[in-house]
Amino acid sequence: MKRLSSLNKYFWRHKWRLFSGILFVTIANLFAVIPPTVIRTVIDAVGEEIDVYHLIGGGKTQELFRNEIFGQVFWYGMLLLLLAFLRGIFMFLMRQTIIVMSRHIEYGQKEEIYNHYQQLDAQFFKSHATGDLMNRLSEDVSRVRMYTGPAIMYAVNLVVLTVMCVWGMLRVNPLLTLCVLIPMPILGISIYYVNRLIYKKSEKIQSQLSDLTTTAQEAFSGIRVIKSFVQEKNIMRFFDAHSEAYKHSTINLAMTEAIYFPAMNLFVGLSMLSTILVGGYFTIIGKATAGNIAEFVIYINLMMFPMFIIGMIASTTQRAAASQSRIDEFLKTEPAIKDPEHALNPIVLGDVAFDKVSFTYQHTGIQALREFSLKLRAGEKLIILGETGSGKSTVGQLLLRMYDPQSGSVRLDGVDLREMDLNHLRRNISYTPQDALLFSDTIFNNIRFGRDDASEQEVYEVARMAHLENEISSFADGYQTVIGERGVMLSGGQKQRIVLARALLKNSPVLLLDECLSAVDTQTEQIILSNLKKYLEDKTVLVITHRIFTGWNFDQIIVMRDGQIAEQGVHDELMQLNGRYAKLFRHQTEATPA
Ligand SMILES: Nc1ncnc2c1ncn2[C@@H]1O[C@H](COP(=O)(O)OP(=O)(O)OP(=O)(O)O)[C@@H](O)[C@H]1O
Repeated sequence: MKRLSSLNKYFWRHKWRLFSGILFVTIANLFAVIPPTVIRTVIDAVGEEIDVYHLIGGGKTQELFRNEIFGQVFWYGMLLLLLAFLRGIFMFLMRQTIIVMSRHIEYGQKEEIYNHYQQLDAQFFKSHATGDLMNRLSEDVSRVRMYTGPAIMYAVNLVVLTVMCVWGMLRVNPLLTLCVLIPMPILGISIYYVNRLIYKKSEKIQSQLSDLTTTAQEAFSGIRVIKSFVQEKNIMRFFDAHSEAYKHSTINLAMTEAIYFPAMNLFVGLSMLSTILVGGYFTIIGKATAGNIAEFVIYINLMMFPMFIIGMIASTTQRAAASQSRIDEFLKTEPAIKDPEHALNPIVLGDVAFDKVSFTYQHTGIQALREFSLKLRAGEKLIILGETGSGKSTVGQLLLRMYDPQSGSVRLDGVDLREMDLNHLRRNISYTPQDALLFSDTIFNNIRFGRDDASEQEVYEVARMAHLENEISSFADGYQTVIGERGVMLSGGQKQRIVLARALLKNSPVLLLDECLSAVDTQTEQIILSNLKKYLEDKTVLVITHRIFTGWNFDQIIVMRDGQIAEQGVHDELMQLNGRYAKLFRHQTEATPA
């Protein structure tokens, strides 16, 4: 199938596993089709010898003959046991090669997808839902694995076993073979369609179950909102509706299966019956033996299992093809932000310049910056103020090259960011994002995320600067306290300070602080700002905030409005201008004297 052709590179990579898997399937099946001939031989031989046994009519000779028959049956039995044992060994090897291959492919695919995720730009993540991205990595890859593993294994098994059984039967009696095989295609086709129906119903159930889980999950995480708005009954009704639909579908599926499995058994029984009837007739007219009937019954039995899974193979392949197309489509997405061909890696001192930068978020069409210009020399401190949505954070996003401007340029030490190595650029900027994101890990590791080769002492030092020491030591496990779902829940201000400590640890020449202390009380803020003064002396600092940091002298102050600079200067100039900054400053200092 063309849609699955992109898996060829993986099959090629694991070709030895695949080829040996096919070989093991063939050998395992060989040991499955030999027993019917052994059984035929033993039945026919014993049948003949029993006739002779009765003719002998008693005495020592008859006893010896009886022992010989028992001996024969015993050794044939041993042979059957040996064949079953050998078949088991090769079935084990077949699984160990093909299923293991599918696990390796699954791992390779996950790695490829995850790697690609990491290359993609912020725009991509904004325009795709997280659930959708997770599905590619988990559900789609699992569906493809069901094809590369079980579906391929059973398909090879089906072909090899059918060919061997039919060949085995034809060798014995072509006419009898034809008679017993006539119902097989009808059986195969009906199994295929019923299985497809079952799969469709199962798919529907799966999606209903996922709806049900999402509803429950949202209700649990939003339980405080639900309770405070007294919406329990409404949410219950909503949950009930999903639950009812799910129940209805599962009952419906149970009904289909309840009819399907007995019907299949009946069909198998009828096939056996027809084999015995037709075989019996052939035996009576001397064209077959009793052993042949037993042999054919076993062949038919052997062919039933692969027949039963024709539908499963078909639907697994179809689902895998759909999933693989989704994966391919995603892997073809080129990152909008990538390294230039000859990327520069200059030593960064910290001169930042925005030159007539205009920027519009493509997927919403919102213009966030209009001809925005700024010049900041290494070591200077800048504060960007402005009403919400005025474009402050966008300035930071462009400096980190999360997006490229549509016009104008952003430069670091005179080098256009588009010419710079992306990792090098980001390594030289310490950033605290507005939404303080922490990982479900210890406080220590969350801070050390900023620089993984930092020593313990360095971690403690940045925690001290972020005024975290006391709180951390009040936790029973101190720095080893686990944050997250099952760990300690932190306050907004504590989270922000851990994120700040992480950025300080990175120790880059440029520091970009986006609302890094908005959830911290003014007294703690003052302590942190005074702790940082020395540390930040030679660093370029851009502070994006709604609240003026009154303890610091900024080299430049910018007030933004509608993507443009509304006011710009130093404190005294802006106080004289008596505009928005002056108003904000007065309002803040009157409320909280500095
Ligand atoms: N990822 C995004 N995708 C689309 N539009 C965005 C995105 N981020 C911001 N915007 C829009 O761009 C404009 C500027 O947003 P920005 O976040 O830069 O403002 P801000 O001044 O930092 O606001 P706040 O003080 O609330 O953080 C806003 O109108 C916002 O809706």
